[in-house]
Amino acid sequence: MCESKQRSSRKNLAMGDMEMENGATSLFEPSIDDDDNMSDVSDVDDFAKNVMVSPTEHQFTTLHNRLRERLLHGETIYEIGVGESEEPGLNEKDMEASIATLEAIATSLNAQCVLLRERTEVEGKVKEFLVRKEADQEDFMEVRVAVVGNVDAGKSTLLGVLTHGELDNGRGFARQKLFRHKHEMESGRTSSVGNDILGFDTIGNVINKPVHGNLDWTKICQQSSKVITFIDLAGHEKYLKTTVFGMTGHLPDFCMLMVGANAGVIGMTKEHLGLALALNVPVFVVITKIDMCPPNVLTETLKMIQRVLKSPGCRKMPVLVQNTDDVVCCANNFRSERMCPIFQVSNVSGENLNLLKMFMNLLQITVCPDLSEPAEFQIDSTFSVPGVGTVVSGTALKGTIRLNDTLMLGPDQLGNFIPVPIKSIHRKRLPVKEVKGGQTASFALKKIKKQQIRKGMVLVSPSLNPKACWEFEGDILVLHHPTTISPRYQAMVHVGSIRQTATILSMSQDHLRTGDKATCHFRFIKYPEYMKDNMRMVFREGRTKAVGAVSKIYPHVPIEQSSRHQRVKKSNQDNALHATGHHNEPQKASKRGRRRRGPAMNRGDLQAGIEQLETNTFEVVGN
Ligand SMILES: Nc1nc2c(ncn2[C@@H]2O[C@H](COP(=O)(O)OP(=O)(O)OP(=O)(O)O)[C@@H](O)[C@H]2O)c(=O)[nH]1
Repeated sequence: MCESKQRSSRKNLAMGDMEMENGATSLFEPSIDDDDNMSDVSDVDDFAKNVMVSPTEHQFTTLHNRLRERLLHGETIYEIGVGESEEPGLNEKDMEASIATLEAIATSLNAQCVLLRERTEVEGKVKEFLVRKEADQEDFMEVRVAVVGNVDAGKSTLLGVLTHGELDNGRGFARQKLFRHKHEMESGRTSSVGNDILGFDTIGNVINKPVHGNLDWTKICQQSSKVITFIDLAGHEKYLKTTVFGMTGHLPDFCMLMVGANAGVIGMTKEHLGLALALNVPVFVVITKIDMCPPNVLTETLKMIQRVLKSPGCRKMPVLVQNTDDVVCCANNFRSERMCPIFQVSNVSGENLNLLKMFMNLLQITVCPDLSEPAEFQIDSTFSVPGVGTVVSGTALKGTIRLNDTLMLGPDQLGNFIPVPIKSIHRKRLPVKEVKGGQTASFALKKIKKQQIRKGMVLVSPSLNPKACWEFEGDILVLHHPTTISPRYQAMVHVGSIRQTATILSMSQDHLRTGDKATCHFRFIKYPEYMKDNMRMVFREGRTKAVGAVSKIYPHVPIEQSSRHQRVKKSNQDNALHATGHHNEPQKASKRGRRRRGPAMNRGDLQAGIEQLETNTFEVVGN
């Protein structure tokens, strides 16, 4: 075969094989800059299965570059003993030499290799390794897993068992360590969004070691290369609002849907599954209580889960995880989002918990935010810490935020943003100097009162010149509504950590029923928010549910920023717009009161213009 042909066939093959049969990636996968590399390495067969047996200097460099690229996000899994257009498998000696090469490359990249599984093929062995970078004391990979499922499915218990390393007694022993409120202790029900962490070192050992029943988060983070954050959510319907907030505002990478073996798919199980699907969060299922469930009931539960997962609404591919081979295969293919691994565990006997832990260790985040973009951080909680001041926690969506950076905090009730310096940064209680996109963190803020901040506010780079919005358009699908939805309908909008009631001003159809799709024009009722196009949204009220994405933002221009002349002019323009239902200014009851009393109307100046504007807004919205 001529050289160029060989090159292109190799490339095509490699591209096609990217998702290999068992899902693992290998060093033979083409790197992003393969086009550039091709010319350098065309003289050597660096796609052969035995290239790592005794690589030339050139091949070693190529392999090194490829591995470095794959370790950009901290870890990778790939196979040794597989090449292009060759029977897989290496003899023992070649395998040993290849492993030595891999280890040498990994060491030079400050990473370690762990054998995950091996299989015997016609020509010998094929082995799969986890290669993970050593994290320094202040850094670790972070994966967020939302834990959902019906009441009593065993969510808090499983987290207690995983994070504290002690089995449950079947009567609520393990969950006691996780409850945050007295009423939760008493009722045994989770009511808030909880966070628990499970740390793994470079070779996949669990780091968590409770001292007198307590975990030292700082130590765990310092010693871990990878930290799983569990977002423990409430199973009871009355806390659904909080659970939806946990799923949208805490940006989970994965969703662990828990089902009690003896109870089956009941209560909120389908609701939570639907939420995860609507938000595009890959789901895996954990069936608990297999120790106390008769085999025929367990079989029924499994059948029911598989039926739900395969249904047209879900279109998932259920896979029962029964051994470590299944774990590696599922972890590799989980990024496809179609596969749904199912674990069957007991928190009391500990059965199969090792498989679940191994799966957690191998979970890899799929979307890695661009760190070179201007920083954006969404706030999901606020605290007042004695001696520190106001602390906000949330998730960095993009960019990198460093200590002493000044970010814009907002929007406030009027849609304004104010500059705020970052006094200190904590990641899982560990003081750090920076936080990157995709990571959660807490910031201590200077000269800001807790009352000035609410969930849904953001901290963003000044270069973004952030704008709030009162109004936006969303493309939605109504999952359930008992009758019909018409303009003026109000419900709670969840977008990221934003949670506020909004009114539908207009929509692309006259009425919406269950199953209908439409583009709706929304308006928040209390204050403007910071939003971006394409953010996933949930729109719900009682049993009414709609899901979709933000498709258009109407930026709000704070009145203080305009000149007097511009303000009067704008109010006139907007008044005209109001006649067509398009408007974008704040509504305030107090102003309406003044308008009703009348004197301002006679001023005929700026204030009157603004009040006129706001009154009209109010009338159009129909509140
Ligand atoms: N026998 C047995 N009991 C379990 C198992 N897992 C949990 N339990 C028990 O089931 C009960 C409910 O467990 P929880 O962890 O509180 O359930 P939950 O899903 O967190 O419930 P909410 O917080 O209300 O949503 C507790 O009494 C646990 O001890 C298990 O694997 N086997």
